[in-house]
Amino acid sequence: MKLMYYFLVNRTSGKGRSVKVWNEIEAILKEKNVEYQVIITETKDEGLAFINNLLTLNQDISGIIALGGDGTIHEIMNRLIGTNVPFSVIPTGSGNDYARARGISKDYVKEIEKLLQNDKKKIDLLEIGDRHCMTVVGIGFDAKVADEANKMKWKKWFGGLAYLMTILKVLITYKPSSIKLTLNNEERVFEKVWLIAIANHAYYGGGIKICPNALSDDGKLDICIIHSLPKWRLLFILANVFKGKHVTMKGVDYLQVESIQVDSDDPLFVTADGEMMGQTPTSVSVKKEAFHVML
Ligand SMILES: Nc1ncnc2c1ncn2[C@@H]1O[C@H](COP(=O)(O)OP(=O)(O)OP(=O)(O)O)[C@@H](O)[C@H]1O
Repeated sequence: MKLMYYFLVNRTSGKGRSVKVWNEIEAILKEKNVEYQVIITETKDEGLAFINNLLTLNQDISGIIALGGDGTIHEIMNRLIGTNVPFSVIPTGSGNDYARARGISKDYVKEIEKLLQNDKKKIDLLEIGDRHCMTVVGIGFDAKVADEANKMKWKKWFGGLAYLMTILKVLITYKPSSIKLTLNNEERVFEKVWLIAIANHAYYGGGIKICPNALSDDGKLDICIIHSLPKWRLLFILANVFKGKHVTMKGVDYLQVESIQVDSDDPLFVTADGEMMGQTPTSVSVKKEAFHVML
């Protein structure tokens, strides 16, 4: 069968880097006589329309490859779930946590070589309401930080550092809350909870290794709960979280389950793949081998 690749380039991700990278990739594809089509999008609706069209035409699709960040991937994945179309990304966003966890580098020459070998596998996803998430669902302090960081005009210019600066800003006013978790079928109450991260891959927030043991092919959700700590100790934990060294520290619970329901007295922000999903109550479960990815 002839291979045919479809590239979706999000012009808005990573300070416009995606279009520059695309130009280089296009030259490589031409040199190698690879069959491809490309769309450069300004909005997520344009991207979705492109994919809808491909799926309706029932094309032979060897792979859809995004040039963008986690927000772009989130949209494409939510459209491709339920199909057997393989997906991959050349990371050109500001956070790129999905690519980081899957070992996809910014060396696009090397990554294109790998993609053209056409190896695939199925991975798990997180199911949250009627959406799906590839990386991490964040609830509480971290979601508030993501919300603030997304509003910041300067986010794109600081990359991962934008989250760090926003963390300090949110820390000044944020109040931890009491939360009831239903873990599989077991109820547990946690007091003074700062955040709950529910992970399919290890990273969020531009390189924060919140759930270092998360694997997207183990049929499990990895859950990190940070609670019952004064602010200064939270800062200490956050200083260790980039290397994933926080999990054994006091005030951190790390669990693995298949499903979780989160109820809180006050509504808390919820994000998935860094995109705002709404507020608690919320439930998340693992959807095993639900998504086809290129290796
Ligand atoms: N196909 C698309 N074209 C244009 N914009 C899109 C598309 N898909 C999603 N978006 C929106 O573009 C925004 C930015 O994209 P994305 O998140 O990929 O880049 P980023 O913010 O630079 O990277 P990251 O999320 O890794 O930090 C997202 O909030 C998303 O909603």
